[in-house]
Amino acid sequence: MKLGILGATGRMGQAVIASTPRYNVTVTAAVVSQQSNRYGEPIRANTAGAGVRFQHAHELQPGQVDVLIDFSLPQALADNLQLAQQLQVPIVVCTTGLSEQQQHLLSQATEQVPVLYAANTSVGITLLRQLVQLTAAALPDTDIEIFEAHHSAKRDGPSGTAVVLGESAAAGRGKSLAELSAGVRADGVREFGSIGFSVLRAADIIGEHTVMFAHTGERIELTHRVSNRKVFAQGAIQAAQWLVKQPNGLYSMADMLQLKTLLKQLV
Ligand SMILES: NC(=O)C1=CN([C@@H]2O[C@H](COP(=O)(O)OP(=O)(O)OC[C@H]3O[C@@H](n4cnc5c(N)ncnc54)[C@H](OP(=O)(O)O)[C@@H]3O)[C@@H](O)[C@H]2O)C=CC1
Ligand SMILES: O=C(O)C1=N[C@H](C(=O)O)C[C@H](O)C1
Repeated sequence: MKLGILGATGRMGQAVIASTPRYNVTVTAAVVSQQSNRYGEPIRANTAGAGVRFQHAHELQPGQVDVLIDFSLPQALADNLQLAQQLQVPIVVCTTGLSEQQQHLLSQATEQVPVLYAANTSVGITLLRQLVQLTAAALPDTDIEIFEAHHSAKRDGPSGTAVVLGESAAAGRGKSLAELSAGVRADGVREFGSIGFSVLRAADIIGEHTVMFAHTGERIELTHRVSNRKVFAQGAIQAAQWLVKQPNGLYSMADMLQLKTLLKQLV
């Protein structure tokens, strides 16, 4: 499979390039922004695709890639979706902090190409979302609080993962997150039934999320911690391998892992 990476010089772009030898995947395009100072440099850690250099999106040729993975930034989303449509290839979008307008662009693009959107490409978070929904439904009187911690260079908050965990918790209560979210409480006051968020940024923390369900006298905490970015990179590559076989439409990691089918068999 010929893979194109958008945001190729970034923390995640580099992790994806480093992870490809484990799969039957060759990086044939490594895209950088117009402002990038890495343009024209050879990419490293891609044995099969030796000779590939960082290039600009408009230089990509038809047939150069079978699929794109986007680990750039939300401000590049419109251009990246346009590129996928122009090349007629599927795209796995992994950026977080998307505006409503950007989410609308994602839906529009699914009419032309297959799109998989994942705020978190780890298998663990995909499973955790199901557990959170189940726990929120099973314990309707508990207070729900979501905590996340990331590295100091992260630009958005609460993280995309914290937001989707909040959506799963709200779904368990039969509501939308917009109805239940208290956001990051500035006044510290809790309203019964609301879902609050706490954000920590420090040093090189890769990604930690805890959803707390609290009753007076007891609490459950569901936690996921990532200590290596290859967890996200491998999930994104597996998603790309799956997406190239799908028709146009909007997909999630849960679709890729067939998690709902699996859970129905278990519960
Ligand atoms: N879904 C998931 O599992 C995960 C998602 N993420 C998300 O992925 C995104 C990237 O994270 P991370 O790798 O840490 O971030 P980085 O800042 O390390 O990398 C982003 C890269 O995007 C490139 N870029 C910046 N502006 C543009 C632009 N306008 N057009 C194209 N490229 C641009 C930059 O490189 P250059 O200018 O050289 O091109 C930069 O290196 C974030 O939104 C993050 O939240 C992160 C981890 C896991
Ligand atoms: O920016 C990051 O680093 C991460 N971003 C994603 C998010 O916002 O949820 C996923 C992961 O936690 C790392």
